[in-house]
Amino acid sequence: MESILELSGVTKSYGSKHALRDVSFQIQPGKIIGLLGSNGSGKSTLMKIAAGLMQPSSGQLLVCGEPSGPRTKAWTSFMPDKPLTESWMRVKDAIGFYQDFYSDFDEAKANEMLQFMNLNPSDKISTLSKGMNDRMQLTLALSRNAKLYLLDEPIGGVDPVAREKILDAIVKYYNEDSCLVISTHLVRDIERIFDEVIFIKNGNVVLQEEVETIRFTRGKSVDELFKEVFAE
Ligand SMILES: Nc1ncnc2c1ncn2[C@@H]1O[C@H](COP(=O)(O)OP(=O)(O)OP(=O)(O)O)[C@@H](O)[C@H]1O
Repeated sequence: MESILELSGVTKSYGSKHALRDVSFQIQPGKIIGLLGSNGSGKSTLMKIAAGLMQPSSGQLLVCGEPSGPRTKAWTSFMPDKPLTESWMRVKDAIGFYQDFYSDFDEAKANEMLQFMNLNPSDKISTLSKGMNDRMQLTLALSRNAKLYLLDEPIGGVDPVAREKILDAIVKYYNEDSCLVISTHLVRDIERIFDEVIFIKNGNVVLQEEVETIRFTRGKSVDELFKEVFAE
């Protein structure tokens, strides 16, 4: 089966600072992947490179077998850790903006998600709380029929009760032929939806494993393993 995302020897430096070191992995369709690491481990850098928004210093990136470029960007739906929408917009303007911009945008799915997320189309984005803004950005990202979804810290601002609802939305609305990568350090709250996890530490991938293997072979939760690997 062709990988949805393949990185080979990807390195990224900011001046003398190495944010990613020789990162290689492949991910297959139909999976929800947790990209897990502590603060400053390189998650956002990796997500931006996978989204085609930043060039690696060296190494190669393939999306559905093709090198990063306009076609692979069109297949990729990215939710960055900072909103892409403009503050003057209302929720409905943001939906219209995405609809104009992305040919794979599914308006019916967006309207269903807005209701599920309790978002009002006439609300101004600048008046939304951090958690409601996260719901808005997630609605925009998941309403595209993409091959690769990249969600950078999608529930950082969402309160613990609403988190469950958002996780249900992610599982319900993502397209199962695609692959979804979620970067986070909120491991315990999200691990139930992961099929596989990648641990990134100081810019190095230190583990890629099926969650079932972690639970049944190692006899641990992902959170327990994460705490062991990332103990300071
Ligand atoms: N524009 C930049 N210039 C210089 N250094 C940077 C820049 N962006 C990130 N870094 C450094 O690269 C490393 C990786 O940062 P990155 O933001 O990718 O980590 P992260 O895992 O997403 O962190 P967090 O969980 O805190 O958001 C960090 O040491 C960070 O300080």
